[in-house]
Amino acid sequence: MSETLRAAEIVRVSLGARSYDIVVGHGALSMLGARLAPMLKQPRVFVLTDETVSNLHMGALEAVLKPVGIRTHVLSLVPGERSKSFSNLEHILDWLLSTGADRSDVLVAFGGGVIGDIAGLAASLMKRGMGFVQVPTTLLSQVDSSVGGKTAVNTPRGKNMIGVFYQPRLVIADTALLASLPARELRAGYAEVLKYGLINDPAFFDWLEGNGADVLALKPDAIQHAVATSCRAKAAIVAEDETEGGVRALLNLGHTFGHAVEAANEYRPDVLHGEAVALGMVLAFRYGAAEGITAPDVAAKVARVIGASGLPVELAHMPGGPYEASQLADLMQQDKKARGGRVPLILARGIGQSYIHPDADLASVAAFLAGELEKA
Ligand SMILES: NC(=O)c1ccc[n+]([C@@H]2O[C@H](COP(=O)([O-])OP(=O)(O)OC[C@H]3O[C@@H](n4cnc5c(N)ncnc54)[C@H](O)[C@@H]3O)[C@@H](O)[C@H]2O)c1
Ligand SMILES: O=C(O)C(=O)C[C@@H](O)[C@H](O)[C@H](O)COP(=O)(O)O
Ligand SMILES: [Zn+2]
Repeated sequence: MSETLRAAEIVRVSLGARSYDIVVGHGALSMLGARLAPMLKQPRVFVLTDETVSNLHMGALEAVLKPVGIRTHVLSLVPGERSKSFSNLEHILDWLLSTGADRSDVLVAFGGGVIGDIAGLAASLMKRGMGFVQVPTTLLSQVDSSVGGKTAVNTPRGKNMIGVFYQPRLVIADTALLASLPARELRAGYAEVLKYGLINDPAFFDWLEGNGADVLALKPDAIQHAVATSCRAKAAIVAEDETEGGVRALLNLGHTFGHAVEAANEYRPDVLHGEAVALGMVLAFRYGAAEGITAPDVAAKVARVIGASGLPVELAHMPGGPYEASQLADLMQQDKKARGGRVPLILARGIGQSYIHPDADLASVAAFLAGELEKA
């Protein structure tokens, strides 16, 4: 990894007293020590990571903290979605208590979205709130999960069902860390990048259609543009609606379908979150077409572009299947956006024209899913 910082971009998340910076750049990790030091009362941080990230990158993290005299206490979890559990939450809190962390300490999430989501929840609960900093190491976590303060653990009854909004004080997104990420994980993160184009930025979607291969090849200019543009898009929505009373629900495009698949598959690693979201976005556009909301050729184009990057676009071929339409529809009803038994779905009138459809008819969704499952 290059030690030099290459044209870092700072994206501000404007939330009044809880505002913070996202530092995006190749080598941005080198800025962590200087940014952390003023936050600390004692020269130490607590680091939650997973075993893979620890083996690959803990040396680099410690190397940037040592020169400014910051010591680390490290806890590594088993990698993967199943670690985002109640039992691990208890384990993390017990570790923080047993190592004497107090409210003035900072918990650094060093890993992907699994680590970031559970670390944020632990930080919010620890003595009713300790400091929290995100150092995301996957594409998905750099463009999405490290920003905006959604924290959670999963339960068998649904994805991210237990959590709070708790903002980090800083996000350092070092794109150099992505060099060690497996191609499948890069693609999964790329699904959430495509999401921003589909929500409200058709020019970005067009750019991704032409430059997606360069993003996935981690060409420096392309990856930086993709990460920074995604962070700016998310920061703007979060600043407008921190706790998902309205417009933030757009960030859930593809997720009501996708989360149902993840839960039905019991969070097994053969379906990654980004893969479920990729499929979910295609299903949202196709369902829109079935309901006369989305032009069929637009839905077909979305499936073609998503599929061209190697992401799944067919429920019938999804690992972990065969899925049942009624089970998926039941899981969709558990969605956190549901109010009084009504489930909003994020649908789209076109590329970059997503909107909150307030009251989806789950019987018609189940019939639509049954049709998707019958495809050869
Ligand atoms: N809070 C939010 O707003 C938000 C947004 C999107 C997704 N999420 C959540 O994020 C999670 C998915 O995040 P993810 O895709 O980052 O998964 P992840 O955290 O499981 O990481 C994916 C895999 O990549 C490995 N890895 C991480 N960094 C690496 C690196 N630099 N080099 C090599 N391997 C590396 C990990 O060990 C893991 O095996 C899901 O739980 C999802 O619900 C949350
Ligand atoms: O930040 C948000 O808001 C999002 O919806 C981002 C999603 O990509 C992310 O997967 C989020 O965790 C889903 O939220 P949930 O509330 O449906 O669990
Ligand atoms: Zn997501």
